[in-house]
Amino acid sequence: MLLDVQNVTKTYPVADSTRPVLDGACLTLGAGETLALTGESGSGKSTLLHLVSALDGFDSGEILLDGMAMSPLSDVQKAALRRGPVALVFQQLNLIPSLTVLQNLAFHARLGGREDPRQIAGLVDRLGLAGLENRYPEQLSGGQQQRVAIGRAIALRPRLLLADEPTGNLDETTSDAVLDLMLDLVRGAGTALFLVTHSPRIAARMDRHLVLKNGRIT
Ligand SMILES: Nc1ncnc2c1ncn2[C@@H]1O[C@H](COP(=O)(O)OP(=O)(O)OP(=O)(O)O)[C@@H](O)[C@H]1O
Repeated sequence: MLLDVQNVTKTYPVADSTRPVLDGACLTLGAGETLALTGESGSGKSTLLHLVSALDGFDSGEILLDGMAMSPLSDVQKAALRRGPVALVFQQLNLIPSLTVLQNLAFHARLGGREDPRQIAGLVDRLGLAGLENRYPEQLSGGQQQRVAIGRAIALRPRLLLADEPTGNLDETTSDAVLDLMLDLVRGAGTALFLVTHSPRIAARMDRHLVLKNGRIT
């Protein structure tokens, strides 16, 4: 099992609410599998992705990645996780404005010591970014920026790609094209995909579809 979320509870420290956002959430994801998580706005989907990417801690339960428990990891180990086995694509793309397309694609992989210029050249082609390598993010369309963000994550050669509404700000046609590409890349690389979406259409494209409700996953 690549990812094993066991009975995870998470409450944010807010004065007027003690109801946990996650209240015994469980899910498993196998290597190379694709999974969609849907649920009402505010149900805790992004929270769960943040916990799985070790960007935030949980109150009880455990999250295992390849059998390794995440809660005992130090901050340094958690950061290393996000430069290696786990990669993220969020709606806020966080491309680096002062770096070109090519530099953005290589940046995280280089930090993680996993930069491979041949792989990056291949990604530029697969992502339809040929000819745009030396542009800066502000000189790209939304769909092109999204493809750079996906390429940057794939360049890490992660075992698990976490995506939070990765096509949320794109029109339907562009969104479909970007999703096709992402599925193609993860399936080709044997990478598992855990995708949060509001779109039943997108959820139906994944191997499995789970729903988060009242802090639990069904
Ligand atoms: N840092 C925080 N501090 C306090 N409360 C928070 C924090 N982050 C999220 N919440 C609350 O936790 C709940 C779950 O938020 P989350 O963003 O995980 O939901 P979501 O299902 O991803 O929603 P959406 O579909 O609207 O993006 C919401 O009620 C939100 O207000």
